[in-house]
Amino acid sequence: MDQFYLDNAALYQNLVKRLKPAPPTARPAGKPTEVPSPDMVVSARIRPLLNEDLASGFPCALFLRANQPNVVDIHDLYNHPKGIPILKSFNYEVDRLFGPDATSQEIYDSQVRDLVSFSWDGGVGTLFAYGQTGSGKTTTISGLEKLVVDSLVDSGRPSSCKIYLSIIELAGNSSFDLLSSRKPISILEDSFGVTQLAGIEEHQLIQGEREAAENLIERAASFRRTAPTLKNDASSRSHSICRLRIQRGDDHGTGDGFLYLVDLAGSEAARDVATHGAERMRETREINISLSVLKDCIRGKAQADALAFSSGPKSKQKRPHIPFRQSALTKVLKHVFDPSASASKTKTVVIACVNPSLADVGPSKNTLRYAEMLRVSVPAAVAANNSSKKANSNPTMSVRPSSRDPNPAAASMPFHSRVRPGMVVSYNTTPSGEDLDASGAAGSAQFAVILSPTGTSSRGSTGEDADKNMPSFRGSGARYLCAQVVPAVISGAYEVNMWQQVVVDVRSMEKEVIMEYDIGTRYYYIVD
Ligand SMILES: Nc1ncnc2c1ncn2[C@@H]1O[C@H](COP(=O)(O)OP(=O)(O)OP(=O)(O)O)[C@@H](O)[C@H]1O
Repeated sequence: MDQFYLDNAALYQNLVKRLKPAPPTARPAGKPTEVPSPDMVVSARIRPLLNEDLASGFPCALFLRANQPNVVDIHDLYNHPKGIPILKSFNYEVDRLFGPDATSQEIYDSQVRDLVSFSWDGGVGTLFAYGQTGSGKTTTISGLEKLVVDSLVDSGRPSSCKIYLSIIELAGNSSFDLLSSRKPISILEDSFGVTQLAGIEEHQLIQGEREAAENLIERAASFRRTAPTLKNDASSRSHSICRLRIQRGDDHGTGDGFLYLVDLAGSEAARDVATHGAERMRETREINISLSVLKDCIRGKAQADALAFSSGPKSKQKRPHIPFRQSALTKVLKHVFDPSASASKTKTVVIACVNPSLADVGPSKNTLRYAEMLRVSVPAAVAANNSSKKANSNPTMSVRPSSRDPNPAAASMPFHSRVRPGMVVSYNTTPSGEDLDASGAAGSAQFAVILSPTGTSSRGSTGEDADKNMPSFRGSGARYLCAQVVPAVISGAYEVNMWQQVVVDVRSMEKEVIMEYDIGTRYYYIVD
């Protein structure tokens, strides 16, 4: 295909020159009462043609419109059966389009400045740069990271506000701390199914110390894992996640704000890795899967937010599924996607990066199509209502049904004195002391949901025979009939098996485990 484009480059340029200016495009508008979600902004940045692009002889294939600043035209060349190549034109619309002359400062002012203040107010702001290999994602994110840390350390906020920076790299299911010499920090689900980034270091940014903050960004960039590809010798085959946690001091009485700047791995086309082995193809497949899950999560989250703020009868509306547990990338971004992980509101900006060369016309179309798919419309009233709400005041956000005690005061009581039906507990199959089994082996932790007291204690006063056929624990104390909670087929998910019952001595119960029911997968998940 590359040779076809090169052979017909002059013809292509002539055909494009002869095109009449495109009439304004009537987009397939959603409902007239709907507007783009103010909390989900999709923009695109077209990088300039580089000297090497020009030297290779491929013309420019992307064109901005004078009359529609957010629409871009792509003209592609096709081999016609009659022998003369023909042009086919495509157009894409985003919320904000940045041309080849746009600077990082312009993008910061229009897309990122609001995210920073949103995070100062306790919200979770996220910026993703997405696009094919060599399209300018790293250039875009690294320019913005510097502007973000500069603005945070120059903010003149009181010293009670503390800012912490961490930057990780995610390659497949592994991750590395880019601020600790790329130290591996395994992403593991702990025994409660909660994603842990064990060992990650946070670096405090000090007010006024701009150079120190910028040095940290530089240090992380130098550790970024790279591998050569045809497209870009410094191609990123991994996602990098820069996280800023803003601790606003006790006097605010509200939670931390977060700002994530995510440089996504290049969405390479198969031809880019044609000369590479099976390992690189597997890597590419993994990247494409994680980007597809990310798309579903971004859309699902935007729709869930719109639903949470809409005034209609929520019970009749289908709650969107956010499959954030399906990839390591979205698991790490749990704060952003799990509606129950945080009471904070989220705002997301996506910058789709594109290379304007005709050589990349196929991947550019895919990138812009992906960008269009991320755009979510919400009822105009919801958008107006939403934008007037403060980041951290989200009392109407509906959460998934949870095993949490509805009485918040219960949390302050000792665990063993607040055991109640409906509580999920972890328990040890071998109670302490004399109850070790004959082999002396320690038991393993299991989960169960408490159904009711048995009416007996293990010292055995009444009705000891009633549960004689059930597995139970020896030793003294109250005992409860419980249903076992067992791992489901999806990693990190659990099912309650009502017919697999067990009698558990209260002394064998180790702690309360909070579980939520996910209507999308119909499984239970452990939350922090
Ligand atoms: N806005 C820009 N102005 C000038 N040069 C740019 C711009 N954006 C990107 N470039 C240049 O394009 C090349 C590719 O950019 P970059 O490394 O940022 O791409 P990428 O999408 O991050 O690639 P990969 O996925 O392989 O990491 C680099 O040489 C970079 O300097």
